[in-house]
Amino acid sequence: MNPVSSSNQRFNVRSFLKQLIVGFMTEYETPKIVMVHSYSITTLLRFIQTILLLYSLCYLLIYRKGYQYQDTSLISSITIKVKGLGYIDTPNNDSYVFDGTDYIIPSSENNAVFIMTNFIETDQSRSTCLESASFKPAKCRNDGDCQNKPYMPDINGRWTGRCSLTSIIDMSNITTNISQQPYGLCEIQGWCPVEDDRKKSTVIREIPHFTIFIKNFIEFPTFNVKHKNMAGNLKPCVFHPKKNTDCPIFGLDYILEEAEKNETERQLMLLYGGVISVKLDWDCNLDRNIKLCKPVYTFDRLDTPFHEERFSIGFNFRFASHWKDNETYLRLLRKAYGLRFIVSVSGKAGKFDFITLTLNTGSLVGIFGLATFLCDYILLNLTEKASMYREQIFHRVNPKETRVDNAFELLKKQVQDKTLIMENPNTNEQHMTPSFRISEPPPSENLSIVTSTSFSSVPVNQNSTTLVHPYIGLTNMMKQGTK
Ligand SMILES: Nc1ncnc2c1ncn2[C@@H]1O[C@H](COP(=O)(O)OP(=O)(O)OP(=O)(O)O)[C@@H](O)[C@H]1O
Repeated sequence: MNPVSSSNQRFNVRSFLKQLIVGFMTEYETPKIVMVHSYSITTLLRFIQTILLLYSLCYLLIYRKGYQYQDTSLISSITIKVKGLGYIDTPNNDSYVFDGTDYIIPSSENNAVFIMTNFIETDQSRSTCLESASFKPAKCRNDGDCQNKPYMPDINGRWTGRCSLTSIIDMSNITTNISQQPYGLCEIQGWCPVEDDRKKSTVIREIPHFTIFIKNFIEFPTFNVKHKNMAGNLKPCVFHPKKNTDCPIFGLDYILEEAEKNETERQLMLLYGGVISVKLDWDCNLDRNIKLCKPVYTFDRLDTPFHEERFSIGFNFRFASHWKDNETYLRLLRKAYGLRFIVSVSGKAGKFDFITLTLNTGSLVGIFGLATFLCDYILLNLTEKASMYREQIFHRVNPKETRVDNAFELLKKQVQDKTLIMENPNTNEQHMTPSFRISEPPPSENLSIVTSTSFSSVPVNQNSTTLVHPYIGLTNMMKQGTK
């Protein structure tokens, strides 16, 4: 091996750094652009570009307000007030009136309201009485059946151990096949008489004509903006989806229809109760007047429809009011069925922000590049002349086997530009751009290109040597035979 060449193949840090810095300061890099004259691929490219442009501009930038900084943090306060008079018919052809204080239980809740629509009322005192006939474990034929009974969650009082056959009632639904004899009922000690939920229900009338006022104050802390869901000069009104969208007072019939489309289910909701979610969704454009920002109201039924649910239907609970009369403790027990409204508020606000616009524009330019990516894929894989396009676009560079003609092209250019420095590997003498000829076409056999940045010489053929010079870079090749 040539001694000069072997010594130059050692990695020289200084020369490497020098080359790096010189390269950095003097070499400008720019991508190569390949122009393809193809009607079909150009049409496809323009088509995709148009779609992407419309999507980016119209949808992302304008519709989704890509020019705004948006924030969803929201502070909200809700007040709910229900108004309306309901009534029930009494057995003696009279009627009892119910106002808000009667049917709203409790009188105030956080972000929710319960309206009692139906109830079972029982006047009770502390004494002994028969267990409910609808409670199957209460059936008995003698006192023995009522003694040593285990604890049961549904029991209305403590067992006294006595069986009462005196008040035999129609127990056909609980009579077993073992005996056709009717049963009596075990006696209990507790609040008497016990509640009988087979009683005729007492649905409060006129409920669909009640109105609900939903008062909502909000604040977007990021932008320090406060707002409410009541327009400036609000007069007594009722919300209408087309005629009066500013009014925050809703008819209960409208809410029920929005939440449940089936008429039968709506009637059953009044009978057995139900849960309705009320959502207020704010989307405020703070580049416009805040007064133009209004919430969108949506009403949904949360409980399971009655035709689907078997185990527990509707919504109900019990409550009682207690008092004492002549040393007797008394209470009015009510099992209340009704509609529970749960109100939730969400929203976002957006304001023009230059940084957001800049960032989003950058992303949109990136999306635009998708068109070229897709067309490149089609051009290089799916067209007839795909291999020809590939050859033009991809230049394979292998450090060991570089195309000879490319190297010679480079060499010729350097000779023309007088930037070539030649070196004699035997003497280490350097010659600045000498006048010499390069034989064309270059002999391809035995020819290899050295990409090392160190001084080296590689035999080309018998009379030639390839030189690589550190100041010029990777592939400065010359034929020594031409010197
Ligand atoms: N559910 C509702 N249906 C119809 N109007 C309502 C309802 N709730 C409140 N309003 C009316 O809206 C207005 C504002 O109500 P707000 O509760 O702020 O005032 P208010 O004077 O305390 O109301 P009120 O004493 O009548 O309950 C009042 O005129 C009130 O009567």
